[in-house]
Amino acid sequence: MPTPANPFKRALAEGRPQIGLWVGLANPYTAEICAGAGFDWLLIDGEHAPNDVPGLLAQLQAVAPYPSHPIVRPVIGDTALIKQLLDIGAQTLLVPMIDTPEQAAATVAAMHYPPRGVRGVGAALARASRWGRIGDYLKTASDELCLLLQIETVTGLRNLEAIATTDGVDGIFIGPADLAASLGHLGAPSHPEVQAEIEKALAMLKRLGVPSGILAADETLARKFLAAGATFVAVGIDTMVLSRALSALAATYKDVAPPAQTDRAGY
Ligand SMILES: O=C(O)C(=O)C[C@H](O)[C@@H](O)CO
Repeated sequence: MPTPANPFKRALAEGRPQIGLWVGLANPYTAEICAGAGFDWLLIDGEHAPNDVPGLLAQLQAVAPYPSHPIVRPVIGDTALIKQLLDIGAQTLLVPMIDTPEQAAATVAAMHYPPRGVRGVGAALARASRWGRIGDYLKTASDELCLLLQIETVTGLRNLEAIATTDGVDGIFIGPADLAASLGHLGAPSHPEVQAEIEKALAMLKRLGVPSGILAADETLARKFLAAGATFVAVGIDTMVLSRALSALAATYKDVAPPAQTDRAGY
């Protein structure tokens, strides 16, 4: 049995746009519903959604039969947590709040076994190696791992080139909501200053040849970011789709307020 291929990593390397969905309902049942929708990737969120490692495992197992590639986001780029996520079989990680090239290098090290990195060896216990059934997992795992880092603060923007060109970084995700907050525009990712910084960052990443990604639940913005060179773009969030649709349905029959118009550039 070979190490599973990572089609998402190949698509990034080949510059093929990848349309994704943020998955935050934190259960395998709705994760599988999302996996059948036709997105190229699903972001299974362990930062803001109430997910723990067993819950993330169940969602990875639920979406495994579908073409949508699961990307797991840890709450932080902790070496031990990254080890656990790779061992349960995540092949692509999106690590939030990266501000410096030193953080980027440490996160790369957490992804790989020695001598390249510091990932602890426990393949016999790991779904990733299919509990030892993938005989050469220790040798081949790295080739199919994909590391995406989030730039979402003023400091991160300042260090963008150094972070993006760190060996072992496969892509950069711009976090519009946290970037807006860091720029002093909390809750307003559509603010012109935030949008200008996002556009500058996407332009730099395009010039560097580093795949970029972002989240935009607004179609006009999502298409603008794709046109600006973003490769992996999340175009919605399962929790928001559900909450807004249910509120709108209730408002159709009951005298209740329709869903609030939130800023759909990010959250
Ligand atoms: O800062 C951001 O924007 C992100 O990192 C995405 C957020 O976590 C959130 O928008 C997902 O709901």
